Amino acid sequence: MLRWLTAGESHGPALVAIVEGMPAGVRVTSADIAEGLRRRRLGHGRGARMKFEQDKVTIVGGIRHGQTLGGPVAIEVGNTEWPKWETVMSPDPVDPEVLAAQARNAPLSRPRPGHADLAGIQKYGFDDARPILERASARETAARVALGEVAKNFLKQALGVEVFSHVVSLGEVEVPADAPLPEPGDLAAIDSSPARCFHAETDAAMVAHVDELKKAGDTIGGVVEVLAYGLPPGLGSHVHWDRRLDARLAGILMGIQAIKAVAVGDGFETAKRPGTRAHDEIDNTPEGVRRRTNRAGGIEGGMTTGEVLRVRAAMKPISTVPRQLDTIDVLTGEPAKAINQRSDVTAVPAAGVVAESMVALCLADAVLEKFGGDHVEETARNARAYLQSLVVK
Ligand SMILES: Cc1cc2nc3c(=O)[nH]c(=O)nc-3n(C[C@H](O)[C@H](O)[C@H](O)COP(=O)(O)O)c2cc1C
Ligand SMILES: C=C(O[C@@H]1CC(C(=O)O)=C[C@@H](OP(=O)(O)O)[C@H]1O)C(=O)O
Repeated sequence: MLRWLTAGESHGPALVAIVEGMPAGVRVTSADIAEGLRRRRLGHGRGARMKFEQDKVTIVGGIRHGQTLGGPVAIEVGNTEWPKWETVMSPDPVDPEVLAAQARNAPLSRPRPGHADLAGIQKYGFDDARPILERASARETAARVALGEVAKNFLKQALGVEVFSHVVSLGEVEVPADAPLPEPGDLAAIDSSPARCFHAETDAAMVAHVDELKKAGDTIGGVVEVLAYGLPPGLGSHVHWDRRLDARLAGILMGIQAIKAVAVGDGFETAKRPGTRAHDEIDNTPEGVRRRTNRAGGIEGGMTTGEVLRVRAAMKPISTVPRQLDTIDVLTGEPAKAINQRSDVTAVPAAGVVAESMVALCLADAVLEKFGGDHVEETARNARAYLQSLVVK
């Protein structure tokens, strides 16, 4: 079983992430993690902070000479913006006069509709959104992506599984339904497309749409799709609700900031179709048992089918809308305009990279549950033996 946690605030000194339960022998370096973090910064429409802040990776524990040791893996991602925020975010007491002077300059008492500000102020008993937004902020996803890189390396080295994502819609601009599905070899092309959309024409339309909204002082959401190639049949289980892999994937994807819906395979589209056009008919081929289509997205009965895993996550528009939305000032109760600070116009391409990491962690957990292994080679051996012993191949 994998357990993992993150800590740290958006403008604190660093984010920290720990994953426990990763087998020994997984090859992973700081450079691999830095590459994942670089990819999380990709995408047209992100705000100013992405340009000047760096992610500073330090492996703190669990890895020696480029290989996991079997103990908890701990990673620090430093916020290079920290010196500017040291007074605002210092963990130690700060001179009250300095704090009062700062609060006069920037009171965060006008909660943004759609962000965690108001519900957090109410729940935690503050009159300022700062202590809420610091942890609600998706800066935290840098820590998750760091862990996701470890999980991806494990999946690849144990089973040859490849997990990646692409953007399938941005606002109302959508990839055509019959567009070909990208394969692992297409990842470089996806990452070099400004909207991380595999379909070039749609990518260009997405970029134009973001520019249009930016000009209008607005923001936008969209949908990402995560694909996993090379999974064996039988991860997850039908026997109990919390062992179903689809349920676990939905939960982990919904845990990403601003994700408001998840679909497995054709998802909501499937609900509109008759059964004759909704399911994937089965053939016995010279290469083994195959489904003719993959509308189910690689999961039936809460278990992987051995087809490509395909899950989608829908992200709402960024809630820090430059054309400020109506709110109240929590200090006075009077109508006000919501806090407006630098922000992303859209972060859908980045959310795809975060979603990859979440899916990788979920799949790594399911692989370890099925095959175990204290060393990655043991996991690989057990998986090979299982595949060889399948009654129906
Ligand atoms: C990669 C990424 C970047 C984000 N960037 C911003 C941003 O710049 N401004 C903003 O208001 N929200 C941003 N968000 C969304 C907020 O973090 C999110 O809406 C907020 O935490 C409230 O959570 P909820 O939307 O799930 O209710 C981002 C989300 C992700 C995944
Ligand atoms: C810093 C990151 O994303 C941040 C997520 C975020 C939010 O409200 O979620 C708000 C913005 O932060 P700031 O207000 O400081 O510019 C984003 O830049 C990041 O992804 O590394």
